[in-house]
Amino acid sequence: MASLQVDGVTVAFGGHRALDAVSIGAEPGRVTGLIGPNGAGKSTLFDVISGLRRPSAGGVSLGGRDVTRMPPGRRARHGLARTFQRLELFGRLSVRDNLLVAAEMGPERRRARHMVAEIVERLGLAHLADQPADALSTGAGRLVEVGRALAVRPRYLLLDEPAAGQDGEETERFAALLRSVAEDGAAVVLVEHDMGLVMSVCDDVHVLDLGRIIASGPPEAIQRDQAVLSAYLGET
Ligand SMILES: Nc1ncnc2c1ncn2[C@@H]1O[C@H](COP(=O)(O)OP(=O)(O)OP(=O)(O)O)[C@@H](O)[C@H]1O
Repeated sequence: MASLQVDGVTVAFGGHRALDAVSIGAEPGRVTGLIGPNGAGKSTLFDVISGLRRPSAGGVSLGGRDVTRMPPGRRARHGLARTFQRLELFGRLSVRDNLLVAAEMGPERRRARHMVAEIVERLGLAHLADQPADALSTGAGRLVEVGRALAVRPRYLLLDEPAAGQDGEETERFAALLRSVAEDGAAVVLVEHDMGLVMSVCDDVHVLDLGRIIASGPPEAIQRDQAVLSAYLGET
């Protein structure tokens, strides 16, 4: 099966293990949540999956192919796309042109304009399409980031806190969008602090705490898991 697999990944910053023998999987057609308190290691794990950071042990494979030593650009050509916690948009370009730049780097560059029109519609961004990215609210900016990731037709989609800054209505629309991206066949991995969104949209959830996976399973089981509740108690 064309899944994303992380096996025994360890990353240390000096003497501090940000990730300690972490293993998780994400399957096509499913939304997989990756949650954990602040500093648990979620973004570091995304950096390892996307090739921005080399683990000191363990590996990553995409569709059965070991990509641990592959640079980020080549992973992208294997169908991996990612959004970042901070916005990475071209501020002076319009929403449409931000999407176009991404679409023209993807596998369907000849259909780029058509695809951008589809994404604008799908994300409910038609009324903002000609606005410069600088003028957007944080929530709308994050939606455009997701749109840019979708423009390369990803098989594996990593989303780092995509719903931060969205209002209730935007988050609801976003949940439906995530489901539809998974239904189109992508393996979606979602890092998110909005537990309502995580629990309603994810098929599977992995919980990181202090660099270790402390629980994996369906949302209903995760919400009742004692180790998970204890990890979050310190935070809230
Ligand atoms: N470049 C770095 N140098 C040193 N320590 C780092 C570096 N990046 C992350 N860390 C540390 O690694 C640990 C994991 O950080 P990471 O950002 O992956 O957590 P996170 O779960 O994404 O947190 P948050 O939810 O706050 O974004 C933290 O203790 C952090 O301070």
